[in-house]
Amino acid sequence: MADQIIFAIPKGRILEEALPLLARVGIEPEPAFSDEGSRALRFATNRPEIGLIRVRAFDVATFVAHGAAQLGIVGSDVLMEFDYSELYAPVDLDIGHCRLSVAEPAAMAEGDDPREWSHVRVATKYPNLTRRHFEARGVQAECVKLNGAMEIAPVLGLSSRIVDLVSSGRTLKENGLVEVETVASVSARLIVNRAAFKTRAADMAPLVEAFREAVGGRRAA
Ligand SMILES: Nc1ncnc2c1ncn2[C@@H]1O[C@H](COP(=O)(O)OP(=O)(O)OP(=O)(O)O)[C@@H](O)[C@H]1O
Ligand SMILES: O=P(O)(O)OC[C@H]1O[C@H](OP(=O)(O)OP(=O)(O)O)[C@H](O)[C@@H]1O
Repeated sequence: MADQIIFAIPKGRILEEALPLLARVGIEPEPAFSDEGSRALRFATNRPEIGLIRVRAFDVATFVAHGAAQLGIVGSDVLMEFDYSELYAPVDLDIGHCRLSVAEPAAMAEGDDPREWSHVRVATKYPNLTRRHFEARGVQAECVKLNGAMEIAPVLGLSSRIVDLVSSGRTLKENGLVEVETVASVSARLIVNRAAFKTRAADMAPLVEAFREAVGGRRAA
């Protein structure tokens, strides 16, 4: 369908939790969507007017901000990093819970007081968010951008600290790191392209409302 609503879903961790939520809203993807072996990127659903695309978590925001997709599901970490004005994030979906934290080697943390920092060198996937966080408390942050495996950076001397997502804390622990400061709490949000929300209100508003009802009326903070 030429004027199908395109809904962007992230491939990684959020996907598993997003599927039951989509079902509660009445969107059933074609079987290939959940098949990790499938190389397709665009999928049909039980609703001919809605198509799904499966893209990388950070790219969900880019597709929706540019209007290439009209709706998406994305972590609030990604929204905070990019701060796209074209995106409206009306519903906190109550999935993908974790936090963005500053961590450092356990031995370093023993004698360290974050209140005394004036300059830090940090490996992170979130350089904008990290700089803003430190700037707000008068600390200059020099960021080394990585796309994953941040936890290995300190032991190899790439940076003394990292800013990364933590949920169980297992990844930090297994790499000899400890959390020293929380930057933000994270959960996944429904995002909508603002222009599409205006021009296609009759299609989009009921969908947003259906998600809000499916998560028990939670509005994004
Ligand atoms: N440990 C976690 N617990 C809960 N949610 C998480 C966790 N890690 C990441 N998330 C959420 O899931 C989103 C995608 O994370 P994931 O780790 O799947 O991405 P990724 O593998 O780095 O993505 P990509 O391969 O696309 O770069 C994050 O933006 C965040 O909102
Ligand atoms: O506190 P934990 O429960 O150990 O979770 C934290 C890990 O989860 C995320 O990575 P993920 O496993 O999604 O893989 P990635 O390295 O590909 O981002 C994050 O980047 C941490 O490495």
